[in-house]
Amino acid sequence: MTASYSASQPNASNNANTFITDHRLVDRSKLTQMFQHYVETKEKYPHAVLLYRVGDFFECYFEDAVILAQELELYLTSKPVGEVGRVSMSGVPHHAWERHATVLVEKGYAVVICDQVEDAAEAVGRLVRREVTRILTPGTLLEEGMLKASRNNYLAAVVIAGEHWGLAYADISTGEFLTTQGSSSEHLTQELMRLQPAEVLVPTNAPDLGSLLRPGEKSDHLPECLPPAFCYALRSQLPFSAGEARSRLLQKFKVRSLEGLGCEHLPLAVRAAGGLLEYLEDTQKENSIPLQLLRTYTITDYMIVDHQTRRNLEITQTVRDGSFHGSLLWALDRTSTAMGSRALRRWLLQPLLDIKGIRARQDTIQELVENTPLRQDLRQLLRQIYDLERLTGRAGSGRANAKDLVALADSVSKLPELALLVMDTASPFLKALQKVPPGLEELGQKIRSYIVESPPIHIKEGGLIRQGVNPQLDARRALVEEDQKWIANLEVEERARTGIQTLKVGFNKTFGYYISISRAKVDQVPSNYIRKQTLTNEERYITPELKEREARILTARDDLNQMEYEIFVALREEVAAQAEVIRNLSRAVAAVDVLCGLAELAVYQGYCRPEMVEGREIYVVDGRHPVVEQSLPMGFFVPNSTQLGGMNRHDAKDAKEEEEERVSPDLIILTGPNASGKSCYLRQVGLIQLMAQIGSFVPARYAKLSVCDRIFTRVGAVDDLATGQSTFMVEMNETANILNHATSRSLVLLDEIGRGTATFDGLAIAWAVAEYLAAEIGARTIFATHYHELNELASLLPNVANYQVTVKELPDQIIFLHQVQPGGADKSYGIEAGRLAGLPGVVIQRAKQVMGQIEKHSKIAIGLQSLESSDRP
Ligand SMILES: Nc1ncnc2c1ncn2[C@@H]1O[C@H](COP(=O)(O)OP(=O)(O)OP(=O)(O)O)[C@@H](O)[C@H]1O
Repeated sequence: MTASYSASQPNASNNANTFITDHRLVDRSKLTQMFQHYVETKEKYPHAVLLYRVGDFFECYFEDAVILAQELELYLTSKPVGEVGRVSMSGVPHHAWERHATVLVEKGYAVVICDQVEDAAEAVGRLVRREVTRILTPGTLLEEGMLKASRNNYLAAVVIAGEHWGLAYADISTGEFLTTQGSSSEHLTQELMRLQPAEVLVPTNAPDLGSLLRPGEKSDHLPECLPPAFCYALRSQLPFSAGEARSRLLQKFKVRSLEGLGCEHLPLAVRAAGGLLEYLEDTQKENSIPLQLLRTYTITDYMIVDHQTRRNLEITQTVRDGSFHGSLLWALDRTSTAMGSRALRRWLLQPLLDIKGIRARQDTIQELVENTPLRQDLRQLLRQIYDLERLTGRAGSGRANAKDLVALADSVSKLPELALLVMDTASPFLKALQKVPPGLEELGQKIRSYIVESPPIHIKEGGLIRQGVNPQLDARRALVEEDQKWIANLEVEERARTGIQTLKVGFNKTFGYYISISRAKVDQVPSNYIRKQTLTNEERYITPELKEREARILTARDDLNQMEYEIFVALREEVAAQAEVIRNLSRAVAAVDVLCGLAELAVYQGYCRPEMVEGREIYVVDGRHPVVEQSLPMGFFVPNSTQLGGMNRHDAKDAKEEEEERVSPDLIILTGPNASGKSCYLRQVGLIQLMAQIGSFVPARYAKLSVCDRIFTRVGAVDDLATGQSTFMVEMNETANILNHATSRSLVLLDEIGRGTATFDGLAIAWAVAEYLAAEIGARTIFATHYHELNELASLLPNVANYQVTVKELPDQIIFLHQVQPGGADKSYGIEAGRLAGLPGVVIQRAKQVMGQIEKHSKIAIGLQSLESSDRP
């Protein structure tokens, strides 16, 4: 039985009524020789799309042709393949394979490139030699055009054992390689969500090992805690076993124990890292990937920025349309290099918990804020540095071209200038740039002296290496030049010899050099001319001497190209040998770039250095929302202050011990009309805290902040259609997560709770949640709500206070002042808003009547108060 594509199908060829679309269904013995090789190759990579080079095209057959045609909207046609009939076929021009493969990989496919590895002309009477030269999977990309400059492309590997897990990840384009281990599946999910890996390796016993599950695709073999949003590669268990993984790591990093890498006693972390390495060996073929030394980290060393918070605080993209513009990263990114831009993203998603680390970054920003010439000179130089991390990665894996090496050399040549600039600086971040190993400078100079000013992209076609680099190369070139000169003179000489003034010497790809004579003059052609081609108006001739020179030029040119290629490859290997040194410096450059950018931002946006203190205080004077502020005209944003969790210590009057006196609440109930600015204020506090913990200055006149272990957010109501959960259930799940994980050192931002259910249920839940946060957990919390009844809590609990966003009421309009002030709003303006929106007068009138009745008879607050006192012993 053969599957077939009929001509009436949208992509099917008109001239092929049926063709085979499954390579497993053909009788191989009846295939042509090339197709036998194709099917053999395909069998080795059954789960990837195989792009097979045939002449000027990369072609796909059978099922891959259908995928290619559908995913790239290409024409699906067919090809006869010996006795079995026609098979489906689709293809792309060979020079455009990268562009097309990028689309496939972005869509979650693995792509295998099987290229011709010899000149078709050499394969006389036999099949051209073809080999798999590259396997592309979403997590193993290196090609410049396939990667986003401003973000890392992570390949991750997970090993799960009960509640415990190991996670390793690497960006093979930059060489980062890290591993960790943890014991709560929630943490694993959060860590994966932070990394947003392009591909995740999972060891399984699945029958279809090697297959790649595209985002959203389900498999019984995938552990439940893994978020469905990623690509998962199902791998065999063996390379993830403790023994195999360990010995692979020892071998790769040439160490005797894993102690130095920090993971000797973390078996799951080791297993994940070993499995990841094996995958790289498997997919990268002979090109070894220059990974940095494996680093072990602990997720609890950093603030967890969970998925909810990342989304609600719009850290890397906006909630509305997922765009970068309007996100916190957009507002903060003043970096000058791609490396810096990537580093800033990493910092934002991994804020620090360690005050010392935060202060070290702040010190550097301060130094750069205060020293304007230094900051400007640094930024000026940084702008001239290309993506050294990725350029080095391409050099190390043998994929850099001559342009890459020139860019690398240009960038390396800026490093000594950077070193000079930071000579007298105090910050360790800046000092890290002070020493550029002399070998690196020399390497940069060597590349510049070897490779021509603007080299071609192709490295096998010559034109790369300068004159004077290699005497043999120069001697060969001189010979070719002599022959070329002889040919160039030939036209003049032959015109003189034959007396034919219209005689021309030309060249074309089929015949090589020739002498062309117009038809009218053919009787004057000398006897040593041999006719080669007849055209309408001219005859074309060759001479034995011309052919001899031509043959010499062509062979010499091939030799020259080969020599240039070899010189280039040797140079590239020299770069690869310095990969670690270059990357260490690149990391330092990236960090300085981030800090310079943050300093620039601080200066131009008027940010202040927050004083980082022990304890639980959050004290911000005239804080601003960093993104909204930048989106409004200058001076339009109304600053607001915040005070939470502050305690004063002083000596007790009658005892030796210290007493603590509360100076600010733990929980703020924030009320105010719609659109007054509650959400904005809430987010502003979260963003200021987050910025402070990456070491940045903050948008405020003054700030004194303690470190938060985590920022929790519950903002807005979003239906989670993907999981089929209602608005209310999503809200309850998120709230439950907060109540179960928040501590007194957390910052909790709640924007409305309980709106998705009946008013009294909603109010009851909101009340109980606020009370639990204030009384039981003592988390610093801002709770924005339209339930004014919650203001009663302040009279019941000492650590709760009421704030409101004020408005000015005029006869026929409300003016939003956006000012947050102490006190609860006594009015919700909901009916007013309805009137302004154009609800009929009678409806408004009636609403006011109903409202009056409800207010008169409501006993909710009083009831809760008496319940409270009767409950307590
Ligand atoms: N401090 C401020 N200064 C200037 N404009 C502000 C300020 N705060 C908020 N705004 C503007 O007011 C608009 C409404 O703010 P926001 O969404 O925070 O209101 P809200 O009180 O949360 O409304 P709702 O209760 O309907 O959710 C925002 O789009 C913002 O542009």
